[in-house]
Amino acid sequence: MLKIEDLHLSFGGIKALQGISFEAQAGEITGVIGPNGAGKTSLFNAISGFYQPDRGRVWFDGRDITGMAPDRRAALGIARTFQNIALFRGMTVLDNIKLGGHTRLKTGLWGALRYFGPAQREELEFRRDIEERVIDFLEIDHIRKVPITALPYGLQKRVELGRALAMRPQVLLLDEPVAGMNREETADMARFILDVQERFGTTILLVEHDMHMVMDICAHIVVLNFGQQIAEGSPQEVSQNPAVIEAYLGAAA
Ligand SMILES: Nc1ncnc2c1ncn2[C@@H]1O[C@H](COP(=O)(O)OP(=O)(O)OP(=O)(O)O)[C@@H](O)[C@H]1O
Repeated sequence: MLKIEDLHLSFGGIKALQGISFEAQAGEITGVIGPNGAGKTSLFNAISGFYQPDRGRVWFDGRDITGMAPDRRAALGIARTFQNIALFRGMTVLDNIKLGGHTRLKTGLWGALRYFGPAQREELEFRRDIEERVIDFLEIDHIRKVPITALPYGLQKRVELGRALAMRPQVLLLDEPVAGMNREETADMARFILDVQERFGTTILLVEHDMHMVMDICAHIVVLNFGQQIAEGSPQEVSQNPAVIEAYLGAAA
């Protein structure tokens, strides 16, 4: 579904990615882990098109998307969330989620807002879809009219997931979805991520520092350290890999 082939990316003298290659299988949750500065966010940025790699390719559904602009990748079905929440803070939950979905409407945002003919029909279907597939699914009906600023952090992260889901993604890139969350919020988010995978069959790529969560919900894990891919395999294989243990112990020392 999503294939990363020999990706290299550097910033001046810093080699952020040095030959990363792996495949995220369709309908599976693939975890990307590694100590701080390992290159995880750089990898996400190269996949979503915010950074252009120096070398290597990104394939989506058999198609080379390496040179494609971020908005075209989003329209193809690659959605993401950000490490630091990137919502419109003064706007309501519902408006933020609808903005996410408009990237996929044929008539576009302005056409849809004009309420004419096909645009009107599409807008009605769109609203129904958002209600059922995002608002009900994520259990956020009670906060739909609330501005983002008035929400606790855990719910803001859930709304960000909702905005990505509104795009009907085939591939969902989640950058630290439970960072800064308490235990209960983390458990809720893990459940929603699993539900997304089960109900919609979405292919999910997850960057996360919470090792319990990664081990719990990922089928496959890729480990980065200083821009290099040091291991890949099942949660059990990766957690027993000496290079991985050393990278984490080294980082903690
Ligand atoms: N825009 C940039 N300009 C310069 N250097 C960058 C840029 N983005 C990342 N880097 C550098 O690339 C390396 C990898 O950073 P990256 O943010 O991808 O790591 P990470 O694994 O996501 O880290 P963390 O877990 O702390 O978020 C780091 O040395 C970082 O300082």
